[in-house]
Amino acid sequence: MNDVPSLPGQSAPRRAALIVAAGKGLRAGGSLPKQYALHQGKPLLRHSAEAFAAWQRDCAIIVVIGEAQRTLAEAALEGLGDVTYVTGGVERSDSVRAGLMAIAAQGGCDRVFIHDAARPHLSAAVLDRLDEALNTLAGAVPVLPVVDSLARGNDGLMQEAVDRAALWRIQTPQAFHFDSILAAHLAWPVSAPASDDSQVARAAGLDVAIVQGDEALRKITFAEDFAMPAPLPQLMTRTGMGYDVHRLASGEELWLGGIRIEHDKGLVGHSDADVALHAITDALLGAMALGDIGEHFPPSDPQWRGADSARFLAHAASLVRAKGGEIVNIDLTVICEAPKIGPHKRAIQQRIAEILTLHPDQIGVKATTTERLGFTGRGEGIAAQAVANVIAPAPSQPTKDERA
Ligand SMILES: Nc1ccn([C@@H]2O[C@H](COP(=O)(O)OP(=O)(O)OP(=O)(O)O)[C@@H](O)[C@H]2O)c(=O)n1
Ligand SMILES: C[C@](O)(CO)[C@H](O)COP(=O)(O)O
Repeated sequence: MNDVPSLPGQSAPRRAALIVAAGKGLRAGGSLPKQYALHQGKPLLRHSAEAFAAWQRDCAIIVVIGEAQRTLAEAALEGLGDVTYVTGGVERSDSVRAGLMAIAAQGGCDRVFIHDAARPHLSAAVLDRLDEALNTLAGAVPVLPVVDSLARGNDGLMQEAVDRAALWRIQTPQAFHFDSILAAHLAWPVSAPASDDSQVARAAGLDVAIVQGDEALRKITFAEDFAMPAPLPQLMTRTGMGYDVHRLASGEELWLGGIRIEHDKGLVGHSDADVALHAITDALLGAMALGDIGEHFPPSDPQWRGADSARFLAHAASLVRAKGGEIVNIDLTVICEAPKIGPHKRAIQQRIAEILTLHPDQIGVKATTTERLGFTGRGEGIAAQAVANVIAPAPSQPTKDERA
């Protein structure tokens, strides 16, 4: 994001998230006010608080709650660090004003992001756009275009059409220079509830930028809105490569690709020295930037002496899957003069598929010699190389602190 660079000696703006969660949720119904009801496994309120905390580690979080809801709110946000709770009012604008005054009482801040707890899917991209707009204007709101025709209606009859070209659907968070929006809210007549804060800001003469909103940021208003699907994660294809070599020696068993092969020599290593499985393990770890096999299973650790390398490979696959990754395919090449790999290819393919719980068609097994050249050509060792392709969620955006 194109933040205005801080001048020497000038610190970054102090930001606060003001999440309003003091509504009754009457339209949604249910036994609890909707902000405490579970949505996709966690209380609705928690989604937004986590989004702010992930966006900016030092963003203060102020949550406006209803009377006697402190226990519910603390349970919903358990473990999220410092949260200031403030009691709200009858109308949303009363709750916002209470929150702003609490922030002022704590010494104020530079920028405040006023957000409905009822809008769970808040992305860093929307927050970045709002924050950037505040470099030039006192306020900014996320908006979406109107995509349907619009018309007035009366007594069950359609009246004149309304031009939608200049109309926008307004979402939250709504971002403001703190002092300006505090003054605007204090000047707004308490008896006239405002439907949102941009309205209050404009009444005070502030210019409010419109920035691109997000369909996923829809407000949960009715019970059926809880069924809104989670935004699909952004996926990326990731490729990893692995390479390994072990020495051949007499009197050792030969394990290759997870199967035991009859041969006059075997591979020497701390574990069962299965170069093929080691190369695939490294390819999977590499695809997810998870280091290499030696970091996960140090040769210095006696527990891996003679270990079945299938354990290493299964562990790497479980790490990939724990990060939401799906293994697409593996391509393995074994490089040796002897034994001949051809007769064992099918068994190796089946065994690797079994370890990775994949279909054998997802495992390519190839072999080559090096035309009697080099250490493999002289039969001193066996090498293996592997490529793994994984589809995984794109890493979350770095926080602003991390980018600075
Ligand atoms: N007095 C109020 C009213 C609303 N809100 C908050 O403002 C947001 C948007 O309001 P809305 O969706 O209308 O929520 P409710 O007022 O709870 O819903 P309803 O009108 O159905 O009762 C919600 O996060 C709600 O908790 C608030 O903090 N204080
Ligand atoms: C603040 C708001 O979410 C912006 O779209 C909206 O105005 C809230 O309206 P509600 O009537 O309180 O649901």
